[in-house]
Amino acid sequence: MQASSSRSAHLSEWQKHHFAVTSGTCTPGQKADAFRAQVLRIQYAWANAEISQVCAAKLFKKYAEKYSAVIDSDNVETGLNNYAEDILTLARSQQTDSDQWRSGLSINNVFQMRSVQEMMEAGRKSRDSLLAPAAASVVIHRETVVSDLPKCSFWGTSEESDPLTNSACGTGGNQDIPEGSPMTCPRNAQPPLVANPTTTCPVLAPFGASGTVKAHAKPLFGNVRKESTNAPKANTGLNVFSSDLSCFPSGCENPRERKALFSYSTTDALSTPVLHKAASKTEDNGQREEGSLPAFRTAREQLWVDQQKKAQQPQRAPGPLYGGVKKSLGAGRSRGIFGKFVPPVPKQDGGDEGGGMQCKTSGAGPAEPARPVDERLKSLEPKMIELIMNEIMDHGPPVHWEDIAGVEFAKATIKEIVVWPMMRPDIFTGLRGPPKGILLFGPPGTGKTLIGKCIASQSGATFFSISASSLTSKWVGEGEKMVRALFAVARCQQPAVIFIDEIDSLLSQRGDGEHESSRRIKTEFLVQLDGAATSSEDRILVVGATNRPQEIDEAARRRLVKRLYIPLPEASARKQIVVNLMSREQCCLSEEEIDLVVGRSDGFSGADMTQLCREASLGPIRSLQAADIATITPDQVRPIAFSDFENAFRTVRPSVSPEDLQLYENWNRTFGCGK
Ligand SMILES: Nc1ncnc2c1ncn2[C@@H]1O[C@H](COP(=O)(O)OP(=O)(O)OP(=O)(O)O)[C@@H](O)[C@H]1O
Ligand SMILES: [Mg+2]
Repeated sequence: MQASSSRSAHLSEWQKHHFAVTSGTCTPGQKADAFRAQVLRIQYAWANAEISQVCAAKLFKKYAEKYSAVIDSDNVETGLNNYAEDILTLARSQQTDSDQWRSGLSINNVFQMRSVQEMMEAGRKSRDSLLAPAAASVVIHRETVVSDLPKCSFWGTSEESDPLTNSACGTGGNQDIPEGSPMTCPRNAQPPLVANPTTTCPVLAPFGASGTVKAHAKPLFGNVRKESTNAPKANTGLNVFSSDLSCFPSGCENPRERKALFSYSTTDALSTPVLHKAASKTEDNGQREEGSLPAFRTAREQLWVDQQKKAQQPQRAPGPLYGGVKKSLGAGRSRGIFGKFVPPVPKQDGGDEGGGMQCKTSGAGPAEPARPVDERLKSLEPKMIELIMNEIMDHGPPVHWEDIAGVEFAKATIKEIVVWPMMRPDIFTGLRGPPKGILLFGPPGTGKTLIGKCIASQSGATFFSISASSLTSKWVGEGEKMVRALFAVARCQQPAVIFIDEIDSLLSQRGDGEHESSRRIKTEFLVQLDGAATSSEDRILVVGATNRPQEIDEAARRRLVKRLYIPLPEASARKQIVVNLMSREQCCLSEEEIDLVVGRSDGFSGADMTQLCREASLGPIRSLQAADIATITPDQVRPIAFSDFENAFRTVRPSVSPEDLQLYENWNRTFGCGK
């Protein structure tokens, strides 16, 4: 009986309003108010489990559209010409274009309306009668099926458990909303003030949620705020009414947009499973988790949210970290100045003592979080550090000592200076401490850079390879800072080897014509080299390579204490190069023929020998008919013969002149450290 009295209160209220609106006697303002009131009632009814979600969605859509049509229409007879710009305008119930019209409806006065009071009273009675005495907390049954239109399920249960479904909505449970009928399935009202957010009570699980929840209701549409913030709890008691704007998605700037939004938010949003979660996901203190809210967002809002999320995401993973350990600036293959960022801090969990790393492996996973920047690097520009860390020397096959033909003395010395001290720093102390600077000098193409690569592969130290010319030309005006940054990063990555190819262009003699910036770079370099040399803890080795040693400034020369001559390869070295290279090809050279080749190549550099072998290897191809090249298989190409070398000698000549050679010999005698 009480349920039916509640229903009748609803029905009479809805019908009265429907009549008032459709009677034609209402002003546009009254109509807008009436529709607005309907929207609020729908929310109220849904939130109190009086109507099913589908029913609520349908009704909400209908009345929201009607409301929009009235306030947006520019027909003075029927509309208010009130194109609301955004949700705030609606919330304030103000016109955008004109301040003439202001809705008299607010949450407060809706509840103060006598008819609403009656409904609430009826609902309270009905509710009291339906609640079992012990039902302070009940498990809500899962709604079986959310069927199409308006299924008037009550308490969110299946129809069998719905005490009113059959009587109110017909036995079928599904019933179309007749056009013009304001509310098909009114349910007994629940007074909003009864709700106590902290009291668990049986609630509607309109989306099929199962469980005990403490929040009575949630906004049907639109944004949801945390209850604790600005929600006028005292007025309403239900967060569904915490804001009278919650029923309207924001950002609707014209009726068409509104319609689209409403149609989305009512049909799709209501049926989305996300809402199911959100309906039951309420924190113990009655506040909703923001992340669980199914709030509607405009595209602009969504974009903003996405951007915020992106900004919070951890930065993209650095590339190989502390691994590979070969880093070059300019000398190696460039990977672009803004390539992978590798934080310049030593690995904390491995490696050796003192922050250095004896053998650094590519240990960092792609999702490794940013590491704290070393104190010593804080004064440096991050861009510079990034550059230094990212320009990694080529990942080509490692170079072994055996790959370098000849230069036995230089190799032995380098092993002594670089490799062993790295292996046994405890033995190489005091006077035995390794020098901090080495200069490899000699004619072009004799393997100086090759030795640098070999040090990189074999020493196990962090290897920075920088072309001096890139310091002076590539980073104009920045070279000085770059030198400072390079040494700072190397200090953080000890033991480290800084290989500076073409060091003459960095440390050339100071002269009148010298550019100011190169002078500053050189000065900075010398300062850094001094620092590395004087600090006994620093395990930084600078290896310079040049084919113009005579141009090196005397101050720099002094600091590069070990000056090793890399001469033209001797006969045995030349033979080794030929044998090495020919062993990878099909070749039919006899021992004698190889010796003949070696004999005839006196004065050739290692690079010249390589070029000679390349030329000779093309001999068998050149002997083919042009037509055969398209069809011949690799096995059918004849082996490289002595005649091919003879032909190659006609085009490949030594690149180093005897006069130049004499200069190197002289310089070596004067400044070199060889025997
Ligand atoms: N001692 C050597 N053993 C084997 N190959 C060598 C040797 N010297 C030079 N080469 C060959 O010559 C090529 C060029 O050598 P590299 O670049 O090391 O010369 P460089 O001394 O650095 O010359 P530059 O002074 O012009 O820079 C190497 O890639 C290698 O193929
Ligand atoms: Mg070189």
